[in-house]
Amino acid sequence: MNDADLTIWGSGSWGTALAAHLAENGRTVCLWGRAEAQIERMRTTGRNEAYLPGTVLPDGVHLTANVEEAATASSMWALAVPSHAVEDMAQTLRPYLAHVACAVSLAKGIDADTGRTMTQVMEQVWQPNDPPCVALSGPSHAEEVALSAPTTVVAAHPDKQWAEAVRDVFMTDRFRVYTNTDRLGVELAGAAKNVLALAAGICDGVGYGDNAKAALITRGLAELRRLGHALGAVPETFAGLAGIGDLVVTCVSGHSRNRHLGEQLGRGHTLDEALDAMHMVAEGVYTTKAIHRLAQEHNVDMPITAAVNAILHEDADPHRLMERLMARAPKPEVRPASS
Ligand SMILES: NC(=O)C1=CN([C@@H]2O[C@H](COP(=O)(O)OP(=O)(O)OC[C@H]3O[C@@H](n4cnc5c(N)ncnc54)[C@H](O)[C@@H]3O)[C@@H](O)[C@H]2O)C=CC1
Ligand SMILES: O=C(CO)COP(=O)(O)O
Repeated sequence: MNDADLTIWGSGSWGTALAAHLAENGRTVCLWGRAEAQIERMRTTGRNEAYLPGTVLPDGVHLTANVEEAATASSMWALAVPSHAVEDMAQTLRPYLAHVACAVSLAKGIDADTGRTMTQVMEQVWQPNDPPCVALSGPSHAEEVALSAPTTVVAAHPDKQWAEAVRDVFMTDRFRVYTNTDRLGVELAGAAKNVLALAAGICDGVGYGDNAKAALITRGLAELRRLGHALGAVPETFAGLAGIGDLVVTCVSGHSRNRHLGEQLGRGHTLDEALDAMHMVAEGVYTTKAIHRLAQEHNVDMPITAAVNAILHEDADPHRLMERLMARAPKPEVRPASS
């Protein structure tokens, strides 16, 4: 096969949901997974029971575990592996870069060691070939996209023609794609909302209630805007789909793995226990440290992120941290983004 509209790298819940939805809407999609046995099971059953139970894969989804076959299947690649696997995946794809006209980052995370966004990671590995790397993000739980429930996202690249090229491949009657030239803001927002979703889950697990959750979402957005300002993102991006949109859905949804993991921590389970009970990725666990470090390096006040970091990595007690957050010095609600 070499005439697919799109190759999706990663056959977890997000890669599978997008492949199924797009194929249902007339696209031909090559879906690559690293485990031959899992791909074979998907071929036989027509489903991905491990990551997206119940969804039937339409005929337009071509399944493969062969890298060369997937790389040459189309000229648009979308990386749907977790953020900690993006650098390795990009390395694996280097020999095939002549085939790609445009790449899409679907992962929502920040590189834990370097603080780079996922498109920065891809661009660094792929230079000097430099295929344009577009970020696609927004409130989009795989389980709902697979059911073709109405969903809106944003495709972001500094050159709007590449954001539009991605929009044109991904947009359907039920999957609406906006464009934005602030790729950095879109990626920061997509990553940081996972940290705040952990906080929302902890809040649920402890039983603090809806007022506290609304406060976490609102003040979480404020600290995300401050980080974005320090790093050069556009403030309006955080009021958009990748910002408040994804923050709301991830903090309240029963589908969110990050919120769920936070809830387990709030109920008193250790991080290891909570992770052992999940087979899907909860990006916030890796991203919290990276965002906390970025905040320190750029002197940005991010008290909620700092509290989540302390719960995850310093075994801090959520009650004590909540008391500390509430007892901080009084402040005006609206401050200049730089303070
Ligand atoms: N599930 C969702 O609703 C959405 C997820 N995302 C993002 O998409 C990314 C992927 O998430 P999911 O598909 O949900 O995760 P998942 O946990 O459901 O699946 C991850 C997939 O990546 C594969 N994988 C793991 N390490 C790999 C490696 N080193 N090389 C190749 N493949 C590897 C796994 O085998 C699995 O197929 C994450 O960054 C997530 O934040 C974005 C939007 C929605
Ligand atoms: O990004 C998502 C929804 O937009 C998925 O969130 P979780 O990874 O927390 O399930």
